[in-house]
Amino acid sequence: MAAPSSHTSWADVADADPAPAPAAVAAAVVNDPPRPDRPSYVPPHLRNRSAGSAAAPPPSSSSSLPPPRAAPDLGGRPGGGMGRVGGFGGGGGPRRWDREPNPFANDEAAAADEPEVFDAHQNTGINFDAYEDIPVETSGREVPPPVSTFAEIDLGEALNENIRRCKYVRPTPVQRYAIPISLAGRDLMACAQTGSGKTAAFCFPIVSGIMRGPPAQRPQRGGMRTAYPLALILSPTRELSMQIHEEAKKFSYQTGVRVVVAYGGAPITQQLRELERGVDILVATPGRLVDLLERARVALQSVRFLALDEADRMLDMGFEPQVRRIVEQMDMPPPGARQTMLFSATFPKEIQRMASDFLENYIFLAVGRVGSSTDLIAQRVEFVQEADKRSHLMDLLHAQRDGATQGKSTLTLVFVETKRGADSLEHWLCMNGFPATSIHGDRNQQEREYALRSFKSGQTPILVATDVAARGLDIPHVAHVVNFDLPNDIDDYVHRIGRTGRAGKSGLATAFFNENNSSMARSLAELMQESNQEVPAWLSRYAARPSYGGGGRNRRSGGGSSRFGGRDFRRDSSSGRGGGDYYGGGSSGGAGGYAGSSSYGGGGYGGGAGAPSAWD
Ligand SMILES: Nc1ncnc2c1ncn2[C@@H]1O[C@H](COP(=O)(O)OP(=O)(O)OP(=O)(O)O)[C@@H](O)[C@H]1O
Repeated sequence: MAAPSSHTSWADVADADPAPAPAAVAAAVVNDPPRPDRPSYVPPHLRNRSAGSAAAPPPSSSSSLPPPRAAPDLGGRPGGGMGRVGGFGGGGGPRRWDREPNPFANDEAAAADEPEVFDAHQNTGINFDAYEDIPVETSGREVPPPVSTFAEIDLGEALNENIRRCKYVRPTPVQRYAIPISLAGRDLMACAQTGSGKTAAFCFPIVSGIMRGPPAQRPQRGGMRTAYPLALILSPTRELSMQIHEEAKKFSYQTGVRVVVAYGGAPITQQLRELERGVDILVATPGRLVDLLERARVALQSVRFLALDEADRMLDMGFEPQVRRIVEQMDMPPPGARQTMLFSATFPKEIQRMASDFLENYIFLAVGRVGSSTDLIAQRVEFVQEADKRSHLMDLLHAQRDGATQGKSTLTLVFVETKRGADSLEHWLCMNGFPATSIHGDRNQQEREYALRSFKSGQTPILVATDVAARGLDIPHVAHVVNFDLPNDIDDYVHRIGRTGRAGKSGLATAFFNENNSSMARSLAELMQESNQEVPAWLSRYAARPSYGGGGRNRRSGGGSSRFGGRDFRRDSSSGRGGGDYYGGGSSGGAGGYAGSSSYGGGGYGGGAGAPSAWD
């Protein structure tokens, strides 16, 4: 599909400020003529003060939650929250967030359109009851207790208002545990199912912490053009960074906390302009951030919160050097002086060990067995020879089309191994009457963004993707994920199928399996069994063959049932080196039950810098 040429990125469009009100322009002409569109930066601790207030809030301690600031009167706006009266860029003028584009506007428009576009039988409603029985395991010293409702957590009125705008009625399990842990100032390594609300779990404490935190200390010696974010959120792909940015903007709406995104493939000048206007939370991909650090346009010495989304991916061979550089070799405060949160749906033990360098006295949180996470997703595996894959896919798509409610779309995400394979399958589908688009690392950023938009809107209801779309993307109405080519790693399979069945909704995942995937047989059969899925007899036979039992990159290999996406490696008595399986063991409590040996760490972990990777 051709990309439109009208804009460079969604972020550009979403961030475009509306024209300032005439009165504001007039004031700007008198007081600060040269830059009407660049208000001077006011740090968060000053934004919430009323004009007459001089006292800074008390600094937060690392172990206790500081009291919330009193919400000032915001001119009768109910639930006005943490905003301050006037004072932005000069007393009495409009507050910066009076001009803030409403980040919920698109949601409302989409919701209004939805019944027309999408099949109402697919993915309807949020069903968090599906998560009620999910086992949770925490380890570490003095774990703060979980909460059951948002009301029990004191996040501040402005953020609470945004939670209501998001229509989040109650916290998901990972949020119930992770938010109190983070608000208590503790470092956290959290492993929870795909689609279970991890983004909010790390964003809420960050937004709240910035709103309540001590005055920002932003040194000026780096130059006026250097940005000093208070929080850094790193994620592995451009699209995921954009998505986190969009979410974080919603959570920060009218709090005065400013969120900026920086990712590769998009013009850096626009991102620099945004940074110059001030940043509290910077969402970034590692490559672009290193670039900004080298240009001294960003400095990390004021960072109080560091979050790594898809943390296991961020610390694998592909990203680890860049992430270490950012976290350990620049000017970021060390563990203990900052708060660090690592999140993923999967957390191999080897990666946990590496990640522990970034953390101090941390709590490990595992929410949900892998099985639980995927119970919502009906998994099918079909034996399909390479040569038959296209016709088989065609049969599936025809059946899906026939089954769909009249005139309504469902979205289908098809994963393939290579970029060339993605292009070729997209072309073939289009030629055969199935509107498709594709996303992979060889498409330019405009094309990637256009493809994703076109898919989300249902205009091209089939998206052919490499693993670049496997993690984190939250696309409503994905009813079916097809693993046209299976990945070589069961964790990648977990992330891929997690693009459907999100937020307690149901989904379907179909995998094409043949001899080429035999090394996945055992881990796939085990995962399906744990997820209460029917394992075909032929797959069980493959899995039983000794030579197919978890070679390659199947990091989950080994015995045991009721697995989490990861278990605290510190609980493993043999955690020193080598040792037992990373997962295994019971679904709660005890540290026993580690069996088998892991094959992870033997080299060849997907996505390495020099590997023929489908990633960016
Ligand atoms: N408390 C809540 N109530 C209702 N919906 C929620 C809640 N928390 C999050 N959601 C919604 O659930 C969906 C999934 O959330 P999110 O993308 O954060 O999942 P995730 O755990 O990060 O998934 P992944 O592992 O794939 O990255 C989003 O659409 C989000 O808006």
